[in-house]
Amino acid sequence: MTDQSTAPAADRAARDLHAFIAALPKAELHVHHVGSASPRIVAELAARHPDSKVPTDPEALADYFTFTDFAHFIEVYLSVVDLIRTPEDVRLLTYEVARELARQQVRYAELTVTPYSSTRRGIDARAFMDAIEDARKAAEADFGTILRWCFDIPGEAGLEAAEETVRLATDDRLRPEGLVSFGLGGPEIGVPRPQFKPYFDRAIAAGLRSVPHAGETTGPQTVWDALTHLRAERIGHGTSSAQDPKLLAHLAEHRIPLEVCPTSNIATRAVRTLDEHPIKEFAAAGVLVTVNSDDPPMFGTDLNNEYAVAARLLDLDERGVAELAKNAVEASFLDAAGKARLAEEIDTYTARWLAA
Ligand SMILES: Nc1ncnc2c1ncn2[C@@H]1O[C@H](CCC(=O)c2cccc(C(=O)O)c2)[C@@H](O)[C@H]1O
Ligand SMILES: [Zn+2]
Repeated sequence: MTDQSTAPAADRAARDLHAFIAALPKAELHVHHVGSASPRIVAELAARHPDSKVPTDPEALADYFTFTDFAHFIEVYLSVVDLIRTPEDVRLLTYEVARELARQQVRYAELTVTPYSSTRRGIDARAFMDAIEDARKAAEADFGTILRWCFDIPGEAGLEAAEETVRLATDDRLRPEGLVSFGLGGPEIGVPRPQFKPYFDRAIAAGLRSVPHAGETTGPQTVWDALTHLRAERIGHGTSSAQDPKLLAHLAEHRIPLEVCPTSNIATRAVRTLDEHPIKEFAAAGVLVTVNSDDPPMFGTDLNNEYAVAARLLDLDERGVAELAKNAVEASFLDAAGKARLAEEIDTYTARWLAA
C-alpha cells in the first residue's frame, strides 16, 4: 500500500477525483446493448453456445477486443451479436448491463439496442421486446437504475434494416414502453445519412427523438446531414465537428449536445491519441458536451473511467465534473421532473463531498 502522507499532492488529488466520480450519480446517454456485454456475460453466452469463435478466457478476450480499425471493430462486434440467440440471452444481457450501470452509480441510461440484428437472426420480435422490457422493469426494481431504449438502424445493413427497425419502433403492438429514441449506427463510410430520412421522419412522427451517430469515422458533412436530413437532437460522437468552426457554432447556438466517447474513439482508431481528442475544442466552442462509454468492455473502459479521462483532458475539478454529469441530465430524454431530481441529487452529493 502507498504511504498517503508522502504521496505527491497531485496524485492525492487525482485519487480523490476518482473516488468522487465513482460515487457521483450519473446519466449515460450513449452505450450499446451488445457492446456492454462484460467478459463474464460473454463467457456465459459463449458457454451456452459453444460453436462460437469468441474466446471465453478474459486474457484472450482482451486480445480479441484489440482493433486494427473501425471495420475490424464491427466484425468483432458482430461475432458477439452472434452469441445472442434466444430471448433468455437477451434478458440476461440486459439485466446484467443494468447491474454494471448501477455499480457505477448510473441512475438513468439510454441504451442503444439494435433489434434488427436479433430479429434477423431468428429471435421473435414479440419475445425480444418482452425480454428487454422484463429486464428493464426488474433492473429498476432491483437496482434503482432507470433504463430507456434507443432503437438504432445498423446503417450498413441497408434500407431493409431501416424498414424493419422503424416497423419495430412504431408498431403499437410491438413498440416497448421504454423506447424513447431512434438512432443510426455502424460504419459511416459508404453509408450516406440522407437515405435514412423517410425512416427518421416516421420515427419522429411516432414521438421518438432523433439521435444518429455522425462524424465518428467521416467528416463534418455527415454531422450536417444528420442535422438537416435526420433532424438530430443529439449527435453520437460528432468527433469530426471540430474540423468545422461553423458547425461547432451551430451546435453551440442550438444546444445540440455531442455524445462524446473518448476511449472508444482511440480503440476504433477514429482519433490517434487521447491528447489529440477534440473534446477540448467542443467545450471551448460552448458545445454541450456529454461523456459516455459506447461499448465499455470492448474498449477496456467504463463510464467512471470516461469521466476521469474527460476531467484530465478538460482540466476539471470536482465541481467541473459535476457540471459534466449535469450536462448529461440536461441532454437526456428524462421528463422535467426526472431531470430536476437527478440534477438535485448531483448537487447534494457534490456539496456534501466538498464539505467533508
Ligand atoms: N462506436 C460505434 N459506432 C457505430 N456503431 C456502433 C458503435 N458501437 C457499437 N455500434 C453498433 O454496431 C452495430 C453495427 C451493426 C452492423 O453494422 C451490421 C451490418 C450488417 C448486418 C448486421 C446484422 O446484425 O446482421 C449488422 C450498430 O447497430 C451499432 O449499434
Ligand atoms: Zn455508439
